Amino acid sequence: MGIEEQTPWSREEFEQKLRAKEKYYHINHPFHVLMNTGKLEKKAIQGWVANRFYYQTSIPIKDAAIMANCTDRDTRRLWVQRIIDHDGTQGNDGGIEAWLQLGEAVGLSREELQSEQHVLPGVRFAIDAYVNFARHATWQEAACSSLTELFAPKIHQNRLDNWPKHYTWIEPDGYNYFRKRLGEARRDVEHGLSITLDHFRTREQQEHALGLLQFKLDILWTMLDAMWMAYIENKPPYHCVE
Ligand SMILES: O=C(O)c1cc(C(=O)O)c2c(n1)C(=O)C(=O)c1cc(C(=O)O)[nH]c1-2
Repeated sequence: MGIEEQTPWSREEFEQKLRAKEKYYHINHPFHVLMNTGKLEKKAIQGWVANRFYYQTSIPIKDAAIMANCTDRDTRRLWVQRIIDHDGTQGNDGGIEAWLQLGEAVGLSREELQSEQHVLPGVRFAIDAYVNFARHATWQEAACSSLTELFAPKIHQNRLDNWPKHYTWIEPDGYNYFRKRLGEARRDVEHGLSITLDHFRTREQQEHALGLLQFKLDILWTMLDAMWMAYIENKPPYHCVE
């Protein structure tokens, strides 16, 4: 029987299938496991923070691309909050500023992060793939791909619980970003999930949605693969070139 003829999953089953993708989340990547168990050198933590800054600055561009493709005013009214969360607004500095403070807390200047000098090509390509995908996909597809955030509150909480114990050299006011995201990610996911469950109705569409979520998981995993090579294996690009 072709996939298009199969019975659609119920809303609950479909949500369960999406949630079952958690095992592929980057919380399980060996780089992340080392990071969370206090086994990374300062240089590797700094590398992660500097590379992730490119993700932080790309997310609002990605969300603006989704907004640009979105014909539904009610969705845009909610989605615009994501851009504000990162870029900030009057009286609220936003996530990018909080990430710059995380950079300072690990010993990297703002200029160093903003210069993108530490961003590895593999990390850049992975993140650019996400932004480009959002430019060309439908807004519902792009919303679905953001659902890795289903698994994000746990990863942020783990950092809040474990980093201060393991990395006493990190200034505690660097942790505001992670604290901020706990609530924001939960709210984002509620919205992204309702779009996804409403929009992908046939079994074929539901399978397609699982593929979109996997694509985003691949992006996050691939970023850490590049960081593993650079900061664990000490083999950044061209390391063998004289
Ligand atoms: O630190 C993390 O592990 C992590 C993961 C993710 C994610 O799962 O995509 C996001 C974030 N953080 C995050 O801070 C964030 O603002 C964010 C936005 C999005 C998205 O796809 O729209 N993912 C994530």
